[in-house]
Amino acid sequence: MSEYDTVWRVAFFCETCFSLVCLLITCLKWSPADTKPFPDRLDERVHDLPLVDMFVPTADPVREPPIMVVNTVLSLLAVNYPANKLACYVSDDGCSPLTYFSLKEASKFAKIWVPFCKKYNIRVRAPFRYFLNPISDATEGSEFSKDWETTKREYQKLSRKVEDATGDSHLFDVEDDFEAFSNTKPNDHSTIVKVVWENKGGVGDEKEVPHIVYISREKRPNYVHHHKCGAMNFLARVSGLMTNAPYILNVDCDMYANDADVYLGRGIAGIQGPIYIGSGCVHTRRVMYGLSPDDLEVNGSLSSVATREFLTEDSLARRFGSSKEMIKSVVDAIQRNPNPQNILTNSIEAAQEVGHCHYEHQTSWGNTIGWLYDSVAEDLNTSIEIHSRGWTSSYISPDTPAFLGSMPQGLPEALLQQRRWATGWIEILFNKQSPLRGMFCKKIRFRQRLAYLCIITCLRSIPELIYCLLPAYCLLHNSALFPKGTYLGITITLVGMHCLYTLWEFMSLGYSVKSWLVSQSVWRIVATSSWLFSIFDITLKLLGISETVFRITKKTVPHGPSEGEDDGPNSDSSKFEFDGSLHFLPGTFIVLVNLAALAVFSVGLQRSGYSHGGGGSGLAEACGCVLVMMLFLPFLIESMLLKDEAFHPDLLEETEVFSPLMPHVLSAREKSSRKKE
Ligand SMILES: O=c1ccn([C@@H]2O[C@H](COP(=O)(O)OP(=O)(O)O[C@H]3O[C@H](CO)[C@@H](O)[C@H](O)[C@H]3O)[C@@H](O)[C@H]2O)c(=O)[nH]1
Ligand SMILES: [Mn+2]
Repeated sequence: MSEYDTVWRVAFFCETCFSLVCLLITCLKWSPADTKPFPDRLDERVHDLPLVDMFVPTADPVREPPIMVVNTVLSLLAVNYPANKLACYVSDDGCSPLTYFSLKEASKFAKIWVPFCKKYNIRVRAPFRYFLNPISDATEGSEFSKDWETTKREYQKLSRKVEDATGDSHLFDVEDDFEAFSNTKPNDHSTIVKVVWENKGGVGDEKEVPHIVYISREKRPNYVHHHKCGAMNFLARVSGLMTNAPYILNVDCDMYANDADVYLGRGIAGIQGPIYIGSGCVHTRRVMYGLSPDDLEVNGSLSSVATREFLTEDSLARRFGSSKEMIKSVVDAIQRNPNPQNILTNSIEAAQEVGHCHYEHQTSWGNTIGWLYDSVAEDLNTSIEIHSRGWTSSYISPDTPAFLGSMPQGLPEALLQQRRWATGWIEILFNKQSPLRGMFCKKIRFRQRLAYLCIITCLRSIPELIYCLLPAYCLLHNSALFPKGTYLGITITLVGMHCLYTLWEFMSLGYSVKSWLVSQSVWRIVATSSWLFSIFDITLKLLGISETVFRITKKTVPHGPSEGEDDGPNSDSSKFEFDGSLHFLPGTFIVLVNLAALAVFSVGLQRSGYSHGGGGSGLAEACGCVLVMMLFLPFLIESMLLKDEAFHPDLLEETEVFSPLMPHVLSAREKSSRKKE
């Protein structure tokens, strides 16, 4: 087989992979549905509004600053919804007294914040976001401006208290309330359940603040705790014991409710995309408890067959664990029994019981009920299971986004997040929910299944990597990658049309040409690093060498208006930051190889007399190399020009193996070591 054949076969393999992905994505985009809410119709039935339990998970007071968690909670407490129908549960996997302290302080501030928001119909109800903008001059001297000043001052006090407490952990030693936290470690402690604020219906401001509950499940070094997924299941159990709302809303601690009418306007049908992706979603408790549409009569009550199957004591204990109180709450939820007005503190003992790390042992939690455990991307995993049971979901995308949040800051964090997602997706591809298995069975529709199959996108990393190196390989081996003459013209036209189409798609969403260019770069970088490393992670898992882990992304709270802009179409998404992580290794390798190939080509050192059927390499292959270099431009700039110290010298140590390719890389290294001195 000649070199020419090999190159073309490899290219054909890559093209086949890309075509498959393109086909799947086309299927996903084919007939988009548009759901319209009619909030005015809901207003008349305000007394029928159901209870909603809101879950906010947090895991690490350093990577997730408590003031951010507090803002998430405050934004949820202040939405336009009857306060006595809401309960906010904060799960703290970090078992941090600081988080608990912040929540207690926030509950005091909530008594000012919630009435203020409702009185003046404030749109954005996360205080950090609201106070980024100055008050307008027109309102000077008015009652509103006085209230605004007072509320802002109180919020600043709250921020300062949280900040001071961050630096001074002794603060907590003096109060009895913090005793539960003494001698605890994030991965070694008993269950802690604290009712921070209970809405007893009182009068005035007190009536307006929904319940706030702090929980932290038991952790022991030898028990797997299943990260966010385990936290969600614990949240489901504790809220079941306390308020047992038929609807559950999950908002991660790095997001906030951006629209005051988030429930009244849009929530009831479920703010759930066709595929459930993490935060900002409403679920029904009965669905999370494993019911399928077949178990229900037309009026929504449980069928007699399902009653026999579900509601025997034996079956309940096997599925939901041994707690009697828990079983009672499950029966109530499944039968839609009205909730008696519970006193929350009465359920603390039962809540502690369901937080034991062995509570789920040999039950169905994480297996067929609740959030499912066999993938670090628990959202997508659980989503497939729900759709497979025959449920449908709806996606509501209002003009004012219902929830906003922060993206990981900087490329290293973003790459880490992409790697975790991709690892989770590959896990799904091979677990029992896999969309590959039983393509036509279960209750999931064919196109829905195809949509889920998009998770194979991350396997594209291998053909992407090959394609980034192929033009350089051809240049170095003097073999042709592209056809010549008319066929080259056709190839260029097709590629050009595809580029124009994606550019049009981008611009029609309000993004600029520059962000289109940046996105082309970013996705090549993500594919050749995060996705590639995720394949590596899975291989290690399959070989039994290591387990996949949930690395929490580091969050930052914006402090100034410019930083505070939401990650919308106009934000500056063109900044790249580098550090010494291994994630930058493939990109740097690609750049160096392409640079070497171009250098060899330009000085005419290619292997001569090596041209086969398709002829030798030429300008087209060189242009291919230039294109790859342009896509990896940030790597080129960072590695060649050593723009600033942000490019960690460690990375150069790691790239040393490739240095012989490039004499001037060596000189760059010398420069860097001189800088170090
Ligand atoms: O052991 C853990 C780890 C994480 N979390 C919480 O999980 C949420 C998501 O973690 P984050 O680091 O922000 O990850 P993201 O990649 O931003 O999360 C997205 O991707 C996850 C799947 O990988 C989904 O679970 C999330 O809902 C979705 O927003 C945060 O509130 C964390 O506090 C825990 O409660 N316990
Ligand atoms: Mn997040």
